[in-house]
Amino acid sequence: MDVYRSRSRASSSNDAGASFTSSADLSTSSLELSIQTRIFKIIVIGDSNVGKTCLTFRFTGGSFPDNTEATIGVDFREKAVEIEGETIKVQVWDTAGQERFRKSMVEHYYRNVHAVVFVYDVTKMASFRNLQTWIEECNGHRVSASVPRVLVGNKCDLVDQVQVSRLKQSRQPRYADSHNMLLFETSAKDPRESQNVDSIFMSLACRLKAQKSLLYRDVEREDGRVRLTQETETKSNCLC
Ligand SMILES: Nc1nc2c(ncn2[C@@H]2O[C@H](COP(=O)(O)OP(=O)(O)OP(=O)(O)O)[C@@H](O)[C@H]2O)c(=O)[nH]1
Ligand SMILES: [Mg+2]
Repeated sequence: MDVYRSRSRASSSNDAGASFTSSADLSTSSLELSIQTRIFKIIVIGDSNVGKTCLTFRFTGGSFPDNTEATIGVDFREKAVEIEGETIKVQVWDTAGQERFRKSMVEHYYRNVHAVVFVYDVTKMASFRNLQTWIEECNGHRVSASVPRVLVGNKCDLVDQVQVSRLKQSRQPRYADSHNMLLFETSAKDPRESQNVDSIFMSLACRLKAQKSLLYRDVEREDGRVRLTQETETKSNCLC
């Protein structure tokens, strides 16, 4: 079933994600649109090199980046999605896995977060074991138990190198269950998996949309290292 239909549009956004022309041109309708758009902040957490940047790039940009470097601080990507007639901005925080590139930013990652994506690399057992540390860090920052969390095993295209057994074969479904998380296994690289990558973020957006209590608020900018790199729009028939 074709659940997600994507279309890109040229972004004339500023860093805060709102479209501006000159102040004289700013119509009432664009102001209303900007005020009414809900923004869901989703952070992507996990060891360095597990593919957090590639996954967020795949979701927001629809492709696999040719080259990536270790993320410093955070990269900030955004995608507008339409769920049951409402346009929602999914603001993805692609965090740094390396301690030296993240330590000054950790407080900002968790502040007002709406959902958390924990990523491991299916070809690196250590990255699966380290999930416990990432979950403890998250819990240590007073992230409410009501904030949805999902687990993502990435790099499933490297079938000959898998160290963390695939779904239904081993303990990670139980691990996900025990932490009350959905588990996704996917590949940021394999284009055939792109709908699965979308599902990670869309399932969270659907759950968040259902939480009527979320406040409308503007894009959060923490400091100069936070930057908007993408804005596309996806239409969806939400199945959640
Ligand atoms: N084969 C394969 N390689 C991947 C996949 N996702 C990412 N990679 C590769 O893994 C390496 C690390 O990817 P990144 O997305 O930069 O990793 P990261 O988790 O953002 O790393 P930090 O920014 O240091 O935390 C890169 O060489 C990617 O090309 C995937 O699904 N399959
Ligand atoms: Mg990165």
